[in-house]
Parts: sequence; C-alpha cells; structure tokens
Amino acid sequence: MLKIKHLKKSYENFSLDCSLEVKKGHVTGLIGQNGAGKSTTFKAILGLISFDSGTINILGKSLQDFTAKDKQDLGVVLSDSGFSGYLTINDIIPIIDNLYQNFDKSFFIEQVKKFQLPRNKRIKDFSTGMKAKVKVLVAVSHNAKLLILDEPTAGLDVIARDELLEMLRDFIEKDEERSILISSHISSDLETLCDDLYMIHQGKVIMHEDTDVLLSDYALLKVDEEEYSKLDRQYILRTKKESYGYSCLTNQKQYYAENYPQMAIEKGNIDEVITMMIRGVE
Ligand SMILES: Nc1ncnc2c1ncn2[C@@H]1O[C@H](COP(=O)(O)OP(=O)(O)OP(=O)(O)O)[C@@H](O)[C@H]1O
Repeated sequence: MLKIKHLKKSYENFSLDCSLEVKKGHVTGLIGQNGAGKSTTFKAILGLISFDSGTINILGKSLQDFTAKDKQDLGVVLSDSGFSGYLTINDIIPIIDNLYQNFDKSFFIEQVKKFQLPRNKRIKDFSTGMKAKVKVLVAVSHNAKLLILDEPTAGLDVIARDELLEMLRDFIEKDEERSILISSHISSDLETLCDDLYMIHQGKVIMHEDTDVLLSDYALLKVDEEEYSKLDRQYILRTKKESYGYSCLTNQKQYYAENYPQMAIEKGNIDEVITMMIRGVE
C-alpha cells in the first residue's frame, strides 16, 4: 500500500531519515514526540514538500507517477488542512461530491446525524472535537484505499477520541483491502487501533513492532545493583539508571520470567517503552 525507503529531508536543525511500510489491510501507527518528524513524513508522502532523497511507493506507484486521479484513493487528514471555517456542512457536501467520484453522500449525511454535527452552523464555530470529526468523516466517506491521518485525535477529549477511533475501525472493517497510516503522540489511541507501530525520534525510526508483540513481549525489569551485575543482557534493549538500581527494557519478557523468577518484571505500557527507547541507553 505504502512503502517508504530512506526518505531524507533536512532542515536547518533537523534531518529526517525514515523508512516504513503500510501493508494491505493493516493499520500502521507512527508515534513520536513533538518535532520528531511525523508531519514532515506525511507531507512528503502527499507530495506537499520536496525531499532530498529516498523513495516513496504509494498504492503500487512511485510518488512521481502518482496522479491527481490516483489521489481519489487517498483519504487525508493533516493538522493544517480542512475546509474554510466560513462554510457549513451543507456547503461542503456538494464540494466533496465534486472532488471525489466515489463520495458516498448518504453515508456522510448518516454519520453527520450520528455525531450530531449541525449542518447549518459555520465550521469555524464548531468545537475542536466537531472539527476533527468533520475532517475524518470526509476522509472515510469516499471509499479510499488508504487513509493518511496526521494526528487526527490531537486536542480531543477521551470521548471524542473514542468516537473518532470507532469511525476508523468501522472504515477498516468494511473492506479488508483498506489500510491506514496514522500518527499520534497519544499511545493509547494507537494501541487499540494499530496492527503495528513505528516509533520515530529526532527524525529516525528507532523501533518497529507489532502492537500485539509490544504488549505481550516487552517488559521492564527493575533490578538492584547486584541483580544487574548478574543479569544476562542479551535481550536488553535499553537501560536506565534509577534510585534503586536499574530499569531495563526487554522484548523477551518470558525469557527473564523463566530464568529470573525472583526478579521484579513489570509489563510496560507503550508510553513506558517509548520513554525507555528514548531516554534509556543501549
Ligand atoms: N518548513 C520548515 N522549515 C524549517 N524547519 C522545519 C520545517 N518544517 C518542519 N521543520 C522542523 O522539522 C522538525 C520536525 O517537524 P515535524 O512537524 O515533522 O514534527 P512532528 O513530529 O510532526 O511534530 P508535532 O507532533 O509537534 O506536530 C521540527 O524540528 C521542525 O521545526
């Protein structure tokens, strides 16, 4: 669906080198802190910025050969995209209808009703959550093959986030060939939605893992100095000094549970794994 190889882009104090793949039928998450390079990657994929080197293959075509017609198959949400706030939902319906051959107007209207979005109010007067829903609704309403969503849940409360994630789950469940690339810095959003996760830090992908594996096999070992000195470190990815000794991130929880039955082993959540990957030492 989407394959990026060594996409490189340099700004004055930042350089991106990103490789990632979104497989058919998969929801892939890109997770990273502010300024990690998520939006730069998304903009390059969409041809909105030039890049220095690397290749982007999207829906079976090289980005250079990807035409405006091919873009009909993409559903996109970017933080600074959207319709003019002076328009209402009733105003944008004919616009979307014009833009997308496969726009499913009745589905869109049905969803507008479901989410109780007012059809005659200017979008600029919508709440943040309502604006976000409109953007995602547009992306999922024209039978796209691939959604490219840059932080669609940014600034939303828990309920609005949940509703939005449900919209995305419905989208993917309707057709097993559909795929999504989604970024967020809220790991819990991605944890429940994504099949696999890429973690990006200072422009580089520092980890790629299936979400299931991340949740089942990754763990934090909390060890004192003595335990640490005896620890087999072959499956330790990162180590961080703590007041009690060391916190060690492993991707082989079972191995340590079996070989060190007395050891304090905590099932790390995704935020803890991210923190360790960024702040721990190899
Ligand atoms: N047009 C530009 N000119 C100069 N630097 C830029 C430009 N666009 C982005 N950058 C820099 O590139 C880096 C990555 O920015 P990017 O927007 O990709 O991060 P991000 O991961 O999307 O962060 P956020 O979560 O805050 O949106 C930042 O240091 C940013 O300042």
